[in-house]
Amino acid sequence: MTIRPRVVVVGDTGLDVVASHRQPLAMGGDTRSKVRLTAGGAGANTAVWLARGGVEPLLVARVGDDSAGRQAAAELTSAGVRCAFTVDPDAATCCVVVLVDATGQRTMLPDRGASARISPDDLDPGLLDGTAGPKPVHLHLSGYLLLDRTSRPAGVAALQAARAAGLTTSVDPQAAALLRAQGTEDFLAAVADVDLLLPNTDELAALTGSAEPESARALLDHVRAVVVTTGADGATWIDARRQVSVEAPAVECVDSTGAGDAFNAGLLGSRLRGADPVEALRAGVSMGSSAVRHVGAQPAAAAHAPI
Ligand SMILES: Nc1ncnc2c1ncn2[C@@H]1O[C@H](COP(=O)(O)OP(=O)(O)OP(=O)(O)O)[C@@H](O)[C@H]1O
Ligand SMILES: O=C(O)C(=O)C[C@H](O)[C@H](O)CO
Repeated sequence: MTIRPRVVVVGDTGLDVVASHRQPLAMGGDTRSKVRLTAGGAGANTAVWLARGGVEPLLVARVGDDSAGRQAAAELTSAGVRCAFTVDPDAATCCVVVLVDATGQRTMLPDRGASARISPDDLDPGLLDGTAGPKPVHLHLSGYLLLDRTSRPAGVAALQAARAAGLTTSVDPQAAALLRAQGTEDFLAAVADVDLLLPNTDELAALTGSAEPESARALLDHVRAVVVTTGADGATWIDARRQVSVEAPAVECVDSTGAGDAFNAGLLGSRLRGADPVEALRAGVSMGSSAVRHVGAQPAAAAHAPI
């Protein structure tokens, strides 16, 4: 029988308005686009791909009392994600406008809304230590949580509770611009003792001063292992004993939104089932490259073969 590891994800959930345009943007004028409304949010994306990858995910998040929050929850539930949501009457559900160019690269205009107001009280510690439901083995944080001052206390409290309950942990820093704007000190203090840090090259450069995967070695004073995603090139795992890389398959990149979230889910699911780093990287690039072949962060998961 396949083991389905239980993972708690704390992070953003909401809707993405994805506008794919073949021509450069005509600022001040019109640019014809294909526009799709899809479920999104980095935490929710990871949870959906985890469910596709044979994991039982529980997503802890905050939404507004609005149709976007209800739609996000309905889509997550039908994708196999359990939701532990706090409904905030004073904020709108996270909504992100995503502009996707002819090469599939995306620019995001995020309004985190209720997601930025998540508080330590939104996470019942019983969900981590097994007193309020089945005990999970792992906690994953989507890093906006640690980078935005309003949501950082929730992220820090979740990591502390996970450590106390004996869970392994992972963090995706998620936003290089925020890291550069506020410096790395608070972020690195928050991730002390995290098992896996999952930056892309831009986030790595913001943390170490270099986008070269080798530079992640400097982070091993803070975390046990670093996995650097390198877009179309694949990903590299670095810990005290090894540095191994796996190439991504060549695919047509239609929309890169959520590729990192899908990668994280593939890597974590595989690792939590006992895979070694190379096998886990392969599972990560498999999901990451599936994600870029479709418009939207979550719809692509349904097209990926389930585990
Ligand atoms: N053009 C591509 N072709 C194939 N695979 C890709 C491509 N872009 C991304 N991927 C896959 O997705 C993974 C994550 O991509 P990337 O390094 O761009 O993460 P990211 O910047 O966090 O993504 P995003 O922020 O868009 O979610 C890569 O390791 C790779 O497996
Ligand atoms: O592309 C990314 O970096 C993402 O993590 C995806 C977005 O955060 C998410 O879908 C926006 O709501």
